[in-house]
Parts: sequence; structure tokens; C-alpha cells
Amino acid sequence: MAYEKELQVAQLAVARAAILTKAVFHEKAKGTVSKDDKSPVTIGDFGAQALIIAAIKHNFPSDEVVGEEEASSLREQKDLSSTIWNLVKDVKLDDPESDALLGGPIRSEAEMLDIIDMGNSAGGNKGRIWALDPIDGTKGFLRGGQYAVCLALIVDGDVKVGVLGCPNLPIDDREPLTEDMGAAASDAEGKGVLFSAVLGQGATSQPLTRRGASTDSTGVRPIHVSKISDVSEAVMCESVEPGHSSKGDNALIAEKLGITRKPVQMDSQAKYGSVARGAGDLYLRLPVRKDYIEKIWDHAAGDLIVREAGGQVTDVAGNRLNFGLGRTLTENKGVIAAPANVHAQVLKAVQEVLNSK
Ligand SMILES: Nc1ncnc2c1ncn2[C@@H]1O[C@H](COP(=O)(O)OS(=O)(=O)O)[C@@H](OP(=O)(O)O)[C@H]1O
Ligand SMILES: [Mg+2]
Repeated sequence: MAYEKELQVAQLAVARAAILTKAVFHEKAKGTVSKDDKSPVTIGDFGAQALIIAAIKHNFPSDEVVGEEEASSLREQKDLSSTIWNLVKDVKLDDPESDALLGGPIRSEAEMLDIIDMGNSAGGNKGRIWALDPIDGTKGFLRGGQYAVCLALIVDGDVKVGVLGCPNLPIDDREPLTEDMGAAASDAEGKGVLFSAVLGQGATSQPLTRRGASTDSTGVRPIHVSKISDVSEAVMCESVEPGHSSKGDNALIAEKLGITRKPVQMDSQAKYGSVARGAGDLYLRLPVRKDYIEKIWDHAAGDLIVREAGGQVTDVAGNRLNFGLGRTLTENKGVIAAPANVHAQVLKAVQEVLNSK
């Protein structure tokens, strides 16, 4: 099957990076990482980016990476850099065979910094380019709520493989979303899901942990968007941060569509995963600031996973997201993800609300 190895590498790399992010969160909880509230994000972001790029470059040396982070600031903060290195050097998957597939450990702190800087591709519509968000939903991560480790392979401008590791979402696809989904999630059993898709091959979910190249594939389930026919019954997912997506517009659109349920707020591409598995029905992200341009790493994996699960993803003009224009989605404003059968109806309501402003 096409992109089999890419999918396997992406899944294992995301799973390994998610282990690091969880370790950082637990260190933070113990107070050993830093008293500075922001540093757990920095540590997790840089560490996860290093681990994932190392795995990509080991398996596909000539591929490029568009990564959210670059290491120049880190090179000047020796203490932070060595804290990250101390975590990164010890992170392993349960299964040695899978670790070996990812290329074994990074050899030194200096090499780690160089690897982080390999995420500097300009993007574009030629060749093989991975889009990486090591910790998407940084605010959710800090809170112990929803965040995602996101990786997608874009070939000649088209997303071919997408993987989302969501450590704080329930494993069970049928578990309904709750209003406090975005608040601190317990780290209890039953949490941590990996969403994956390959273009033309459908979308799946599986537990994020206890998996490896040598284990069988039990736990891998095909996922589908909800079978909603009456859009007034929809559960809408939206950002937590009011600055990232317009809550006021969402409320007006919901009213127009007759939706009475309160929206579920959660950070990160966990929203795309939730729509893809039918736990939520719609994801609306309407621009707050006209000048904000969305980043490809915030959408590439989620876009493919929702589409392969039977959904449609467009901007507010009804156009597909264009991942072939560089590091940002320069031609798109806003995002509407919905089951294919109701997408046009939702888009119409979105446009009516935006045009009436
Ligand atoms: N002004 C504005 N408008 C839209 N989007 C923005 C804006 N500013 C930032 N970002 C990006 O939003 C990413 C997080 O989006 P979420 O939907 O997860 O956010 S949240 O629930 O609103 O926090 C977030 O990703 P992370 O930085 O990885 O968390 C940013 O890339
Ligand atoms: Mg992000």
C-alpha cells in the first residue's frame, strides 16, 4: 500500500514524542521543570520537534520539514537546552524494534539543536515536505487539557499522510464530548488516542500507547464522521481561546442552524480528531483578526483525517485548504469541518453571518 512506511514512521514518531510531552507535564506537576509557567511548553515543543525530525531524517533523508520551532533562542539558553537534552536522550518507545526503526537515540545536545533547525523548510508545492506541530494547543497542554502532537506529509502540495497524537482525549471513539473537555483532563487510564489517515485509504484511531512495530494491529479502528442528518442536533467544537476563533460568530451560526447544544471548547487539532470519529459534529474556526494567517502545521493532519473519515473541510469561502503555498495558508480564511452531507448547509449559514457584519 502507498505510504505504508511513511505512516508507520509518523505514528511511531508521534507516539514517542507524546511520551516526552507527558514526561514534561509530570515534571511540571512535581515542580522540577521550572517555576516559570511557560517553560514546560518550550521544553516539550523543542524536545518533541527534535525527536520527530530525527525519525523523519533517519528514514527519509532528503525530505524537508516545516516545523513550528527553530533553535536559535535555545542556543543562547544553555540551562534550558540541557534540560531538554536530558529528557530527549532517554525517551524510548516500549518496544526496542520500533525505536530502532526511528533511528535510535540522538547522539549529543549539539546534534539535537541542529536537528531542531532542520524544521526550517519554506514549504511549497514541490517535493516531499512534512508539516510538524510538536505541541499544538500549548495552552491546553499547560492546563492538563487537550493538546496534540501533529505530523503530516505533503507531497507536491497535497496532504498524503496525517497523524495526530492526542494524549488527553478518550481512547473510546464513542465516548461523548463533555463541556469541560478542554479543562484539565485526568491522566487516568483510558486516555490517549492516535488518529491517522492516508489519502484514499480512510482514517483510523488506536490507543496512543502500548503499540509498536512488532505488536499486532489490534486496537486499530476505522473512524467515520457522525451520521447526522438534522444539523440542529449538531455538537459544535470550537477553540478555547477567544482570540483564535470568533465565539460570537459561532453563536450566531449555531442560532441560524437551530443548534441549541452548547459548543464544546477544546484546544488543538483534537477538534479535528473529535469530528473525524463522530464524537463532535462540526468544527468552526472563524477569523477574529483579519490579518492572522493560519499555519500549515495547525491544520494539515486534521484536514486529511476529517476528509478521509467522510467529512469536508473548507475555508469560509468554501475552498479547500491549500497546503502548497509555503508555511502558511495564505489563500484561506477560517475553517469549517463537517460531515459531507451537511457541509454545504453549514457553509451557507457561515457566509450569511459573515456577510451580514
Ligand atoms: N490570532 C490567532 N487566530 C487563529 N489562530 C491563532 C492565532 N494566534 C495563534 N493561533 C494558532 O492557534 C493554535 C491553537 O489553536 P487552537 O484552536 O488549539 O487554540 S485554542 O483553543 O484557541 O487555544 C496555535 O497553535 P499552538 O501555538 O501550537 O498552540 C496557534 O498557531
Ligand atoms: Mg499549533
